[in-house]
This record gives sequence, C-alpha cells and structure tokens, in this order.
Amino acid sequence: MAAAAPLLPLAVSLGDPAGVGPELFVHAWAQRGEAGLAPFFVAGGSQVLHEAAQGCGLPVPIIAISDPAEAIDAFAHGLPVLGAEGCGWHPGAPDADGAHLALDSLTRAAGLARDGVAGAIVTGPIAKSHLARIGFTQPGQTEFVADACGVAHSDAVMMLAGPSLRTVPLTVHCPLADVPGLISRALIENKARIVARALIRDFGISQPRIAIAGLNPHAGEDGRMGSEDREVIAPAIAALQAEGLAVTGPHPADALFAPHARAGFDVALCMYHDQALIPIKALDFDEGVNVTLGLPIVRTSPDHGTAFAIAGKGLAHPGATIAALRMAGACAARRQGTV
Ligand SMILES: NC(=O)C1=CN([C@@H]2O[C@H](COP(=O)(O)OP(=O)(O)OC[C@H]3O[C@@H](n4cnc5c(N)ncnc54)[C@H](O)[C@@H]3O)[C@@H](O)[C@H]2O)C=CC1
Ligand SMILES: NCC(=O)COP(=O)(O)O
Repeated sequence: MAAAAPLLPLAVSLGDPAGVGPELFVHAWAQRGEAGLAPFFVAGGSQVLHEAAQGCGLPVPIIAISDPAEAIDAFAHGLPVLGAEGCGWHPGAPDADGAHLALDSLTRAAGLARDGVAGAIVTGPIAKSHLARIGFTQPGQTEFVADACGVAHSDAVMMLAGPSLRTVPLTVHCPLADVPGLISRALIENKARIVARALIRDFGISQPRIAIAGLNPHAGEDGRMGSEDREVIAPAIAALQAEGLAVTGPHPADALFAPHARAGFDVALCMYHDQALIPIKALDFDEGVNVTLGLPIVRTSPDHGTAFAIAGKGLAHPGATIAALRMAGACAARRQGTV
C-alpha cells in the first residue's frame, strides 16, 4: 500500500504502559511496510517498549534518538524512541509510575507536534481516572492537546472515523443527565463549522455532507417526545444551511446508521457520547480512529481504551492503532502539501 508521506515524523505518546498501547505500537512498527505507515517515534518508554516487543515475540529493535528528525532514517531499522527510559512493562497492573510516564510522554509528544518538529501526534490510550490521581485535570486527551495548542476546549472537536462512517459527539465526557442542558444552538453551529472546515482541509472532502441527529426518540415527534429537537437543533440546522453548509436533520438517531442512511452523509453530528461511539464501535471497532478537529496540529488516537484486562496477553488487535497512525500520516501530508 502506498503511504502518504509527511515531511516530518509522527510523535506517538505511549499511553498507559500497563494498557495495550505499548504492544500495539510495537505491532504497528512491525507491520509498517504492509500498512503503509509514515515514520513515527515514541516519546519515552524505551524499556516498556523493549519488554513489550519481547513479550509479543516480535524482533523489534528499540532505537534511542535524541532529535525527532533522526526518526526518519532510524524507522527503517527499528522503533525510534525519544527521551527517557521510564519504568518496566507491567501489563494489566497500572500504577502511579506508569501514569507519570504516560503523562510525560503525552506532554512531550504534544509539545513536539505543536512546535512543528513532529508532523502530528498519535496518542496511546490512557485511563483518565488513573491519570487524574497524579494531577491530570482535563476530561481527556482531546482537551489536554487543545490546551497545549492554546485552543479553547469548545473548539477542539472529537470525531470518530472508520471505514463505515464518521461521527462527532457534540457533548463528550459528561453525565447523560447534563446533556439536554448543554445542547445549544451555539454549540451545534460552532462544532458543525469546525467539522466542515476540517473535512475540507484534512480529508479532502470539498462539500462535506453533515447529518445532525436528534436528541429525543423520533427526533422529538413534533414536540410530543421532547422539545430540544424542534426548539434548539432545528434552528441551528436552518442557520447552518443559510450559510451554505450541506447540513440535514434533525434525524431520528435510531435509523441514522443504517447502511442506506450512511450513504447520504460524510459525518453525523450526535448529541452525546454513546450516540456517536456505539455505531462506530459496533461497525468499525478494529479500525476506528479518534481524531481531534479544530487544532493547529493533527492529532489521532485508536478509538479504544487501555483494555487492562487483555494487556500483554496477545489478544489486543492492532488495527485501530495502525489506522490512527495511517490517518495521522495522511492528514499531516495533506497539510504539508506532500499529497
Ligand atoms: N483514547 C483513549 O485514551 C481512551 C481511553 N479510554 C480509557 O480506557 C479505560 C478503559 O475503558 P473501557 O471503557 O473499558 O474501554 P476499552 O476500549 O479499554 O475496552 C472495551 C472492550 O474492548 C476490548 N478492547 C479494547 N481494545 C482492544 C483491542 N485493541 N483489541 C481487542 N479488544 C480490545 C477490551 O478488552 C474490552 O473488552 C478507561 O479508563 C477509559 O478512560 C477509553 C476510550 C478511549
Ligand atoms: N470515549 C473516547 C475517549 O475516551 C477518548 O477521549 P480522549 O482522551 O481522546 O479525549
């Protein structure tokens, strides 16, 4: 498979070293040729990666580099790692040392992408609750990377993308009970505009077709099953249409992901986390990518989490990690004008 080639290597953050992240990045490097991956390096964690490669029975040399630029040549010979060794590999046993390594890796990888010495950041999965115990204050890595880039959280938009569809949760890591109060015209219109710009710039879709889901059953059934669809979502859609955006809805969410419906849009904007993530994980779990739109840098991640229960057991599928690396390379190449 021919790779889109950005000029700069991709910076990878390790994720929680007790999760599936380290073994998946090792597998991704081993499959770099057939998967068409652009050169990448991991920020820290060389001991974890070395032990993970051994644990997987993969001959993956770990190559210490002192500058991201060295990753381009080193990548052909081994998995380049920039910076500190960190702790050892203890799959399935998260602890504070591992959380510190994950946060340090994320901080450095984000900084390198922001400073223009890495072409993108690809984040390994973290457990938000474990990192919170050592001082991680953001709801997730999306907001962390937004902060690193000086972008308001409201302008950093999570999109899940797989071979079958793309979805955007308009509200993300919040209690379901808070969702109706958080849905506003301003939220829908702002995120729809960011999504449209990003699909044009990073994905080469010249006129993105955006379907917007309703909140309530049957998109409210003319107000009989909730008022938000009629009073908030529909006016936002009308305003976006008046700007010339190809927006439709509010669509009853239950039928929005049927095959014939999916053929009619490039992205679905959903009202809450599970409305967006359930269809992606049902259809595309092993190739699903979480990509942050609206940033000055490219950021992707596999769509799954740390999966502590299967870490180190040879059960974790590398497909989503490979897809995240491939998408980061393609978006970075598009931004750098090399495709
Ligand atoms: N991008 C990120 O950093 C994400 C982090 N998380 C974090 O991960 C932790 C665990 O969350 P869960 O809801 O349990 O989700 P999870 O994705 O870790 O696990 C859900 C299910 O999918 C399986 N699974 C996950 N990745 C897999 C892979 N590559 N191959 C095969 N099976 C796989 C797991 O074994 C489990 O059965 C939480 O602390 C959460 O905050 C969750 C989602 C994304
Ligand atoms: N459910 C998606 C998720 O948890 C990923 O969040 P983020 O860490 O990428 O912000």
